[in-house]
Amino acid sequence: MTATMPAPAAPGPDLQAGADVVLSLRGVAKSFTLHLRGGTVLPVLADAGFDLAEGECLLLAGPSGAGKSSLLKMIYGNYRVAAGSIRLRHDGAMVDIATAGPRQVLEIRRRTLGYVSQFLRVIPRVPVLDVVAEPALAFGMDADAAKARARDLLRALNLPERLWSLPPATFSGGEQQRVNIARGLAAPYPVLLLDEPTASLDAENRAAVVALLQDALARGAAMVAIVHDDAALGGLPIRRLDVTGFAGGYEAGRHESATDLQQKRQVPVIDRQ
Ligand SMILES: Nc1ncnc2c1ncn2[C@@H]1O[C@H](COP(=O)(O)OP(=O)(O)OP(=O)(O)O)[C@@H](O)[C@H]1O
Repeated sequence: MTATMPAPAAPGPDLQAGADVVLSLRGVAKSFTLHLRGGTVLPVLADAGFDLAEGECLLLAGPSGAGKSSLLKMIYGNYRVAAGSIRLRHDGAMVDIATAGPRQVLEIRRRTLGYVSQFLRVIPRVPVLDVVAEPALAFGMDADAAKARARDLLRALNLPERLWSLPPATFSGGEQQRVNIARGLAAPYPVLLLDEPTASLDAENRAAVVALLQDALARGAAMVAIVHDDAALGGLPIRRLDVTGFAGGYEAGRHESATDLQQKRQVPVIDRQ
């Protein structure tokens, strides 16, 4: 089912008055059902929520296992949402990713929502330049503009030109990560999800990524980012959201223990996970 909803009537708790909301999460919960472990339910997130405005960068902070990557994957539509809504502005309307159909999710990914995952996953034998230009083409840029954009990004990220015609499968970790970032930034998506975009990079290349993210913010893109070292995004204006308590509540919200959650969910949740 596809649910298209009107824009939220009131801004969320964290948002500056008058800001233009592009992403709004309310009451988002996630648990995994471990089918190979007798259907054990692993609660991960409860009652997660925030609002994100145009040109804003939200940093998801918190300990390992708190559910930060799972939250990004739910926003991207990779993980099913157990409860709550994830409303994203797409084509001028707020669409709930939690209930959107697969075709709509693909359309949202093509034109509205970019995702830089931790690892590059590409089709074998496709050269770097095409890997990077592909999302720009899918977005609707013409072939020359898409290639030009790909070259600009690869140059900005210091990827040597001699590598541009090669498939990235054998590249170093840092080279693959830069290809991944270039690919994620090739199209002018209004919303970007970044999972450890600078994890394998040296200081010079981290600075190059930050400069590109700064450009994206300046054109009005909104971002949700996960980084383990805050300094990795040094220089970017960020708003920090501590997700330490997600498994036991959210921000100033109520706190539930993992056991409380498990007791509430007596019916196992079947996930596409
Ligand atoms: N597909 C899955 N199936 C089962 N459990 C999962 C799955 N994905 C994540 N989890 C569990 O959910 C919890 C949260 O994982 P997640 O990767 O979202 O945490 P994180 O905060 O991003 O951690 P890190 O900072 O270490 O990357 C972990 O306990 C993890 O084992």
